[in-house]
Amino acid sequence: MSKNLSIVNKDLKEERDKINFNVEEFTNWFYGGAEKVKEKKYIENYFLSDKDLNLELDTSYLSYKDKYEEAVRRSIVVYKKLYKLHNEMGGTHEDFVKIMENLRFTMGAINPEGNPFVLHFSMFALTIMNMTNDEQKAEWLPRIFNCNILGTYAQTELGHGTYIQRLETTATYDPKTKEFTLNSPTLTSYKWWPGNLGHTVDHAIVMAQLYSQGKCHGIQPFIVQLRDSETHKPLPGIDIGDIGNKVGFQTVNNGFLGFKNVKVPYKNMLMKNSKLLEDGTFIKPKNAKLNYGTMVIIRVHMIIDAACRIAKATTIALRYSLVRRQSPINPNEIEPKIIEHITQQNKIFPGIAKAVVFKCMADYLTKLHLSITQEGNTGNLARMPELHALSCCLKAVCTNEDAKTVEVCRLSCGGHGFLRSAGLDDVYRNSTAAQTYEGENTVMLLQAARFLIKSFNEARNGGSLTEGVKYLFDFIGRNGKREIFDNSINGILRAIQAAAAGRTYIAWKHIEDDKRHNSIEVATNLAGVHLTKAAELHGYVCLLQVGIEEIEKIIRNVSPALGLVFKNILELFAVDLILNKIGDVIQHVDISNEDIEKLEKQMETLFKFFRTSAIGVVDGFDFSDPIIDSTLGSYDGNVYENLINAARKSPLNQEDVNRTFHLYIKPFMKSNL
Ligand SMILES: CCCCC/C=C\C/C=C\C/C=C\C/C=C\C/C=C\CCCCC(=O)SCCNC(=O)CCNC(=O)[C@H](O)C(C)(C)COP(=O)(O)OP(=O)(O)OC[C@H]1O[C@@H](n2cnc3c(N)ncnc32)[C@H](O)[C@@H]1OP(=O)(O)O
Ligand SMILES: Cc1cc2nc3c(=O)[nH]c(=O)nc-3n(C[C@H](O)[C@H](O)[C@H](O)COP(=O)(O)OP(=O)(O)OC[C@H]3O[C@@H](n4cnc5c(N)ncnc54)[C@H](O)[C@@H]3O)c2cc1C
Repeated sequence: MSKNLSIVNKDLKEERDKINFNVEEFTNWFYGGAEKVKEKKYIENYFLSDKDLNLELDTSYLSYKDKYEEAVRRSIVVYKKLYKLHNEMGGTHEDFVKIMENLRFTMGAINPEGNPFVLHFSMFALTIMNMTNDEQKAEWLPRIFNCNILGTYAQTELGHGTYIQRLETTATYDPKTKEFTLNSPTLTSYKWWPGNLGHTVDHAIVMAQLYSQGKCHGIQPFIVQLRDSETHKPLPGIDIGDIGNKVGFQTVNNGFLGFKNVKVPYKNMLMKNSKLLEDGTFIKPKNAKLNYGTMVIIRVHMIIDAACRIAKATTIALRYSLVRRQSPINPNEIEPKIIEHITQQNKIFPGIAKAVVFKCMADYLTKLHLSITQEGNTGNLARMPELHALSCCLKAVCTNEDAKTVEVCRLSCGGHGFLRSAGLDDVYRNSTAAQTYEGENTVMLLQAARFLIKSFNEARNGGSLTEGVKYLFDFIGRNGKREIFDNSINGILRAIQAAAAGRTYIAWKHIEDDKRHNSIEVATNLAGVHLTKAAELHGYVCLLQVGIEEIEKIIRNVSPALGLVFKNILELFAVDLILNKIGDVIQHVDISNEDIEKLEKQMETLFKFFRTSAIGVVDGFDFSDPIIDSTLGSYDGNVYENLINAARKSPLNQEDVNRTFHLYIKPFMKSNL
């Protein structure tokens, strides 16, 4: 299924013949074992081979409305099959999650501009699973799993997305009728952005300010029916629609929503955390931020999404660079594969390393999330702020890197990279959307910086620190002296840690100085640029630290040949990182010009080694052709045939003379102006 049967381009074949490790072994690592790879291939094939999907149709040429309708049609084909497969597999919740996880990229191939049901199967279901009491679970979960109701997560408003404490939608409780009345008191209180809201779903989790006994108790989640179950008409008092064309996500059906005196029964406030007694007495949760839980889960999931988008983009860029020839390096020689230009290697190889390290981080963070959630279920919420800070930080750093890397991959494909058929535009649009949704990245970095500054104060006062920020002790212990650089992988980690701690110190000092004339909040705002830089560097520390730990474990468990590839990848990631952050490093580390030159040389040596492994690694990401969906990145490397075939499918090429010639062009040409 994953390889097509056409003859492979000879340059690409020659590259594959030189691979000196077992590609399948790498694939097994990337997907968590041979059994999981088998499952992934089975699920992919199960869905993509369905003729009813009509994947031959290139939806990019359709109108906005037709795109949406086709996306709904295809999704229903998929979800019907999903339930059939789920029953065949045994019907457990784990089976369901397994299919959903494998469907993630398959769904991208089926609906390249987004899935009009994604919020139902993610934020809506997860919120009901995690924020309800037992009675509510019993009432809603079966209807959600059976898709008898379809829902979304409606939090953001026209006026507020980041500062959710100031959302304006109100839910006012009346103990006499045991109902809430939902209202949108201003234009800016209209819900705006929720995915699938416009015309797809009939229910939503609505985040609204709870008013009871004359007091506001902050934002709380409510499950609200929006449309009639039979006619799908908006219910009385509901003003709802699609927000219109966007940079991407065209078929996600993001919507707007206003309420005018909409009645919601008492039992529809989600009551796992905060509680409202029937008489209207409000009972605070153990931690008010528990209501932000769904966002934390999705931020954790977004790291693997970033890794996979980078993996996909680098697969396209590398395969293309191994068949495209241009510009002789020695004037009298034949034109080389463009990958021979070292600048091309510099564009693509570090990206491949990032995909691998981000995957290590995603695995680490998923385990951490599970363990902190289990602690939370026993009432121990102590590590929630740590998880919040880490997920914010890595969501921001990984999606920023993702968008940058995907764009570099596009540029590395020259003019052809700008074609939609190259397959990089949807990846880029999804990457850049991820920089904004689930918390705008600057804001996410500032949340992480808050944790860093707290930890820095803790360290200065001799308190205890969580594992991931213990490097702040080293900085304080050096008492103003610089870290001495040594050119080993751990030396690079210490240098980045010193840069992160140093920048945290600068931000901290900035705040302390400004506090003398300003409030702490104003002082913190003035230090904002330093704070975001500190958080970003901290994100890189986490990535490198986890990368080192995980890759050392991997090396112990794989064949020596693959172990060498992993070692090479880790070093590539580390050296690329320190060279990119050299300005920050110089400020806090005793590093000489010779050290920097050595690092630059080391990068060239690493490229040389990686030159033969790179194709094996991207093949090992194991994106099948329908999922890659790229004229430049298909397994066979027949890029020129693919390009001309794709161009011939342009709607304009279905007739040799377009009617505009007779209507406008010819009269214009004959008019003599
Ligand atoms: C049918 C069956 C299905 C089964 C499903 C099974 C499987 C599916 C699984 C997974 C699906 C996976 C993937 C799906 C992928 C993608 C989904 C596709 C599209 C997604 C669409 C995107 C949706 C959205 O965008 S939703 C809207 C998101 N909005 C935001 O992110 C808003 C950002 N703002 C905030 O988060 C907050 O405002 C804030 C910035 C955190 C600030 O909050 P505030 O209350 O103002 O706090 P304040 O600044 O006063 O104080 C900070 C203080 O609070 C602590 N804090 C904050 N948050 C938390 C937290 N979450 N936990 C713990 N502590 C928290 C913080 O530490 C500070 O503490 P301190 O004061 O410094 O001590
Ligand atoms: C594709 C997409 C899908 C989405 N899906 C959903 C969904 O399903 N459900 C939902 O509820 N929402 C959804 N959203 C909304 C999304 O979560 C918000 O847009 C996001 O949280 C940013 O909020 P905002 O739009 O209010 O930006 P703003 O906060 O207005 O940001 C504007 C600028 O101000 C800066 N800024 C704001 N506050 C601060 C601060 N405290 N410090 C420093 N700078 C600051 C930001 O950095 C940014 O540069 C989606 C958005 C997109 C783009």
